[in-house]
Amino acid sequence: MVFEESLEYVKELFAKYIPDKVWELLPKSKITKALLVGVSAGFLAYMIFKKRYKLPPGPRGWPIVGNTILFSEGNLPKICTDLARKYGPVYMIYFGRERCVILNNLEVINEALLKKGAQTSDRFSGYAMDITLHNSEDIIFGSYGTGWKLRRKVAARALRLFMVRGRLNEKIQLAVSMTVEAMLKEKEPFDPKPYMFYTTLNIIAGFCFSASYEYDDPKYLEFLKLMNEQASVSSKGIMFENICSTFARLGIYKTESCRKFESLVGRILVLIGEHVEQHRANFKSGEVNDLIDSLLEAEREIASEGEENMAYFQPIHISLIVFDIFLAGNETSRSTLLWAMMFILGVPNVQKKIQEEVDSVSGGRFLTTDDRKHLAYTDAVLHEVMRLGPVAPLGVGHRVSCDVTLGGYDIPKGTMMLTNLWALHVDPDFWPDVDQFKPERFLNEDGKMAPKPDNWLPFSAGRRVCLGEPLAKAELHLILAGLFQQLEFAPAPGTSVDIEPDIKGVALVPKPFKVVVKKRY
Ligand code: HEM
Repeated sequence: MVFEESLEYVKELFAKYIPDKVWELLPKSKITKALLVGVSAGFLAYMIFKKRYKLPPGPRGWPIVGNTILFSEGNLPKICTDLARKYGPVYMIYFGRERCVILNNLEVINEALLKKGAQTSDRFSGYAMDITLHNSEDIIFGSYGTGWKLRRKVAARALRLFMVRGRLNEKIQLAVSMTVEAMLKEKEPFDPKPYMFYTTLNIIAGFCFSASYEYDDPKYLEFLKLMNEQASVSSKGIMFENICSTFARLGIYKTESCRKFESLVGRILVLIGEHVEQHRANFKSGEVNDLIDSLLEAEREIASEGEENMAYFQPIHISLIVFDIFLAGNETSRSTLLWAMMFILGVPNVQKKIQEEVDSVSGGRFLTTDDRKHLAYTDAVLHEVMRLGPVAPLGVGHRVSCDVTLGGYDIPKGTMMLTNLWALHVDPDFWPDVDQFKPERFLNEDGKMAPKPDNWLPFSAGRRVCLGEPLAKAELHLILAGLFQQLEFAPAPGTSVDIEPDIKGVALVPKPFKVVVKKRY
């Protein structure tokens, strides 16, 4: 009786959609009838009432792998930019089952990062980061929430202190002097790449844990090896486990890249953990010499405020924050310096102009960050290097935390979001002579730095903007000014430096080149 009444009710509800004749076809058995009606009604209700998304267009994907093959080799930012020509500035692709929206012009990147930052600032972390970084509870890969906010605030405070209390100048001067000394020992043409890392390592290790290394120090050599291997793993493209983690989580299969990544990150964390323990053993409140001291001080403050925030700031988080700053601070800066070296030696007169400017300001003394405003040409060179030499051309993957519209399309909750910053930097409608290296484009008529062009966004923007932007700009500027103040660089005799980048895996890198140096005075 109850079933008959229910059936009548369902018939009435769907009368608009299902003609009477269809109901006559139902089997006689009550159980089969009930099952059939239940399942069909459920399906129909789903189809009628389900949320309809107006998803962005995009290339057709393959079953299981989606569009991953499209991105497995070649110049990733260029592939993304080419796709934007076909599908428009907002399009959707699939890495396996992972849905990803790619944003390709200033309007929509600003809409996402600035106007709708509250909805778009979560992170895409992935299996490899989750497994190595304590469920991605660091800053870079951390979910957008209370823990991330607290850790970012504490690290930002330490960075500010490092910059304003003058230690930055001291560390950069020391690092540049050590690099100059080591380079001058080279008797043959040499690859400048390891020296770029040597310089940034001595600054970032100085900031993180007050360490500095000689050029033949086994610790420096170990960090160099780890960083090179890490860069090589990252350049291989999208890690399988980050788009399909089932096999890895079940312990059935892991790719070579994933295993290598885990062991590299594990080793760097062990080295950092040793520094944290040494600092903890000698820590005196009020005596803050570096990032670890600053984090230990913050740990005490947070504990003294009560239990509320302590879960977000455990001892492991100290190591993870130091890991982030150490990795992001070295990898990005050393790569930018190598691009800079390539452009400065590959484009006529750039080195000469830097040296003339530096000589006119310094009079032979050590430069400091206060000199930056008087070294506008050098600053413009750095800006042009960062325009063309992409360190994070697609930013770092975000994830939208709730349904949001971008560029007029619906982006469902959970979608990964990439910002094609490189597309802004090579937009021919914005930059005249877009492919040419022209630092002057950043200067005004008086030869001073002009306001930042809207389409120049190497550090991204909004709530997840690069935490190290102020440090990176000041540090890289002073390193370049300091190196070219003291040394004359030239390509190895009989060679020239090719400024056409190389494609290594999916990363864009300078082609290998060798240099010779001599002391200027
Ligand atoms: C040339 C130098 C650098 C470039 C081009 C660069 C670029 C970027 C970009 C594009 C992001 C992602 C922003 C987003 O998600 O929208 C980022 C994040 C980050 N960067 Fe940098 N970076 C540089 C140097 C540094 C340095 C020197 C440090 C540290 C001292 C640093 C620390 C970080 C951190 C901690 C994040 C994560 C921020 C968050 O998720 O809240 N970066 N960087």
